[in-house]
Amino acid sequence: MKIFSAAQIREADAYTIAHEPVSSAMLMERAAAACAGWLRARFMADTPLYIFCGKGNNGGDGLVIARLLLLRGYNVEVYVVHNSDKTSADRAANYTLLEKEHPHLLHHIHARHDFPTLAPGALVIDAIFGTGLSRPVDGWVAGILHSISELKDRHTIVAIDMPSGVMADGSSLHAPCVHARYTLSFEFYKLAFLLPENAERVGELHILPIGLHPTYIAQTTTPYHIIDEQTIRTIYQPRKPFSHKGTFGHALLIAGSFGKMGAAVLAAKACLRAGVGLLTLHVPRCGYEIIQSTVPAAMCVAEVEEQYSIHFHEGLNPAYKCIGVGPGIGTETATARSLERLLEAVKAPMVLDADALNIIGTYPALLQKVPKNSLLTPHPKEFERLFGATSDDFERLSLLGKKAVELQLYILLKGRYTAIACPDGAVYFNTTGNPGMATGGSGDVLTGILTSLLAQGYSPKAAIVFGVWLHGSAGDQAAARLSEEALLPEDIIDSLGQVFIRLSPDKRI
Ligand SMILES: NC(=O)C1=CN([C@@H]2O[C@H](COP(=O)(O)OP(=O)(O)OC[C@H]3O[C@@H](n4cnc5c(N)ncnc54)[C@H](OP(=O)(O)O)[C@@H]3O)[C@@H](O)[C@H]2O)[C@@H](O)CC1
Ligand SMILES: Nc1ncnc2c1ncn2[C@@H]1O[C@H](COP(=O)(O)OP(=O)(O)O)[C@@H](O)[C@H]1O
Ligand SMILES: [K+]
Repeated sequence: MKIFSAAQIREADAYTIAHEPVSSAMLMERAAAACAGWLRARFMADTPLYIFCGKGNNGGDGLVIARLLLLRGYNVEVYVVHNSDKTSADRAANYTLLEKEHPHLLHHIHARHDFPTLAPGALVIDAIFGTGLSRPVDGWVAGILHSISELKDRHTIVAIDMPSGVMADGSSLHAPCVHARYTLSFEFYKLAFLLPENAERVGELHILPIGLHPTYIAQTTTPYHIIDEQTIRTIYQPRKPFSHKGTFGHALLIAGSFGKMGAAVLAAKACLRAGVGLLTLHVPRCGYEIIQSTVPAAMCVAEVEEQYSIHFHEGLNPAYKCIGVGPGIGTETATARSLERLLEAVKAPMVLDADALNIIGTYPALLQKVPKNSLLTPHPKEFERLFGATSDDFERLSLLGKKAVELQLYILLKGRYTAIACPDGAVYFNTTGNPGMATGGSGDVLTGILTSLLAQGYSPKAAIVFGVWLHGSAGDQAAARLSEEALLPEDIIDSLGQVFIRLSPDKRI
């Protein structure tokens, strides 16, 4: 699914009007009808409803929502926020319509002191600004956005298309914005919704289809995409009946150290459950019995060194199709030296995570030695150690994309919506996963999955897109069974099977 900029959304709008028997007024009616339907399904008609409308088309949506809900007997008051002397034609037409039928329900805000006192338990609709916001809001209008946000603990705030004040394609980190409980957005995710800095403003996001033209959507390019299950179904390769363990590759995982062998166990189990043919683990001496007894399907190479692995660059088996390195290996100088030798020796794409990334953060020259098309999986702190601090999430996203292209690596940035930047400039956002996965060890599971998929012959792009989606989907399956609170990384691994079964319905028993 593509993520479009505000300018592209305007084009999609215009294209739909030009190529379908639909006027801009009808499109506004459709958008508002989708919102009114959503609201009617959740809120009773006697809920006191306050709709705040701006002077552009977002305000027009608000006016149409008011008209549609009044028809259904809702208890509506409309407040027009006079942010501008200008107005859009469709908004003006809908204002006239409402004024004719319900003049007593229309109120006007020209200054902050015009803000009303709300009835208890009210529902507040924010239709002041949408994708047309061109600059941060200031003056008394900023005060109105602030007054709405102040209501959020006592009232339900629903934003139409965007929480007012949030810009679709740029940072509004320090700008006044509405903090909504729900955002009902039309047709597309906006980039701003996917970045942590807007989490508290967007609240629970619902994307409502309004039938924008499929040809425009298909023809228009954008670097930003949402990973959807339809795409995953085109990537997933079911096993063929005559396949054998050699078909699914031999992976090497370099993981664990004294006190952190759990990271190696989690990565290894995930690698096996994601379908690898053969797995070898390279661990320090202290990990030998642990691996042999907890992951019997894996082979184990143990070092003479008791606590840390420092010789993993030596005697590499040419049969390894993919090497994953990092979970729990520590950042000892000798480990860092071995990592450098490993990066010099390996030519195929690898998976680098956790301490492997922290070592590279300390010795940045190592970045140039990482084999092209490798997968790097930092969380935000590791990302900062690798590439430096940024002042907002848009700047960090742009740095992520720039580094992926410059270094010809796949780099992801973990989070609620993990972003995957590719060497060709594309960026994919994953929407699966849940806060139950915010437990140490979930990242080790991801490393195991990615190493497994690369070893099985998935291309680096397919492996990282599929792997991140799979990891989050397994987390969602596990949370449905166990709750988010009780979810452990092991449960993500145990749920991988259910996700594979979902992808191959013919294999259901
Ligand atoms: N295809 C779709 O998805 C469909 C989209 N639709 C809807 O259209 C919306 C986009 O409408 P839009 O383009 O009229 O812009 P909108 O968000 O109302 O803002 C414009 C207003 O904001 C003002 N303004 C701007 N910056 C400001 C500031 N910093 N501080 C103060 N004022 C500022 C600007 O004033 P001006 O700059 O002109 O003085 C003007 O008054 C979209 O979000 C969706 O809700 C549906 O109706 C149909 C299908
Ligand atoms: N709130 C959340 N929503 C979705 N996914 C999450 C959430 N919190 C964590 N995750 C996922 O869990 C994983 C945590 O990885 P990481 O921080 O590296 O953990 P660790 O290094 O402790 O194993 C990431 O893949 C991340 O995307
Ligand atoms: K809005």
